[in-house]
Amino acid sequence: MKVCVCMYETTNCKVGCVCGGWSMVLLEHGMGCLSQPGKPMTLHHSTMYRKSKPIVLCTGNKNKLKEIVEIFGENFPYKVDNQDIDLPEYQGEPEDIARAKCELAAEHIRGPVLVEDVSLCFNALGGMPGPYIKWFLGKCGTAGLYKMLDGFEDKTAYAQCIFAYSSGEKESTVKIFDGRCEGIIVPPRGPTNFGWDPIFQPNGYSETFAEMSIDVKNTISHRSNAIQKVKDFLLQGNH
Ligand SMILES: O=c1nc[nH]c2c1ncn2[C@H]1C[C@H](O)[C@@H](COP(=O)(O)OP(=O)(O)OP(=O)(O)O)O1
Ligand SMILES: [Mg+2]
Repeated sequence: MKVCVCMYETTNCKVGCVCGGWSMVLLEHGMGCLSQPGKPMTLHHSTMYRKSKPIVLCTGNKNKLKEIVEIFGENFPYKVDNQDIDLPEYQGEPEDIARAKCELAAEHIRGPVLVEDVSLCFNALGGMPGPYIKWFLGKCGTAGLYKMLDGFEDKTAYAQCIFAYSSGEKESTVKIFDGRCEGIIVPPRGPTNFGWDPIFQPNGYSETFAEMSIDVKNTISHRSNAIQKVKDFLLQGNH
C-alpha cells in the first residue's frame, strides 16, 4: 500500500473519531487522512471514505459477499455497495469470463464495478471443472465431484478467484486480479453451507475450508489472495 504523508495542519475533527485530537483532512487525491502533520497517515477509520462514487460489487452469491466484506475489512476507505444481479457468464478461460462479466456489470451500473468469478481446478483433469464448477456442483454435488477423481491418484487441485474491476467510464479497460489457493480434493467434511468448501482441503491444513473457521479461510483463501491485490490497486488512488 502506498503510504501518504500528511502535509496538512489539522482542523476540527469532523468524524468524531478517536484520533487523539488530530483530525480528518483531505489529501490532494481526495483520500481522508487521520494523522499528525509530517507522519504517515493511518487508514483506521471506517467512515473515512474517499470522495468518490461507491464501488458496486455485483454478485448474486450471499456467501461470497459476506467473505468479501470481511476481507476488505472496516478500514477499507471506499464505500462498497452490493447489487444482487445474476450476470450471464460466457464460456472460455476464467479471465475472459470475469472480464466479460465486468463489462456487462459496468454497462448495467454505469459506474465503478467489481465482480468475481471462481473456478475449482482439478490437476488430474487438466484444470476442469474450472469455471464450470457451479454447474458440476449443482448436478453432481460435493460427493460426486470427489468421485470424479476415483480413477486418478492425483487429487491435487487449486481454487482460483478472479476479480475484475471497471471504473465504468467509457473506453476504460477492465483490470484483472487473480488469487489462488492450492490444496487437495477430499471426501466431503464439515458444514455444507458454502459451495464446494467441504471437499477442498488447503495445503498445510488438516481441515477442509468448510471445517475451518471463517477467519482462517479468509486469510489463506483464493479470495483473500485476490482481494489483497484489489485493495493495493484501489488504495493507490486508482479508483
Ligand atoms: O470460496 C468458495 N468456497 C466454496 N464454494 C465457492 C467459493 N466461491 C465460490 N464458490 C462456488 C459458488 C459457485 O457454485 C461456484 C463459482 O461460480 P461463480 O459464478 O463464481 O459464483 P456465483 O454464480 O455463485 O456468484 P456470482 O453472482 O458472483 O457469479 O463456486
Ligand atoms: Mg456466477
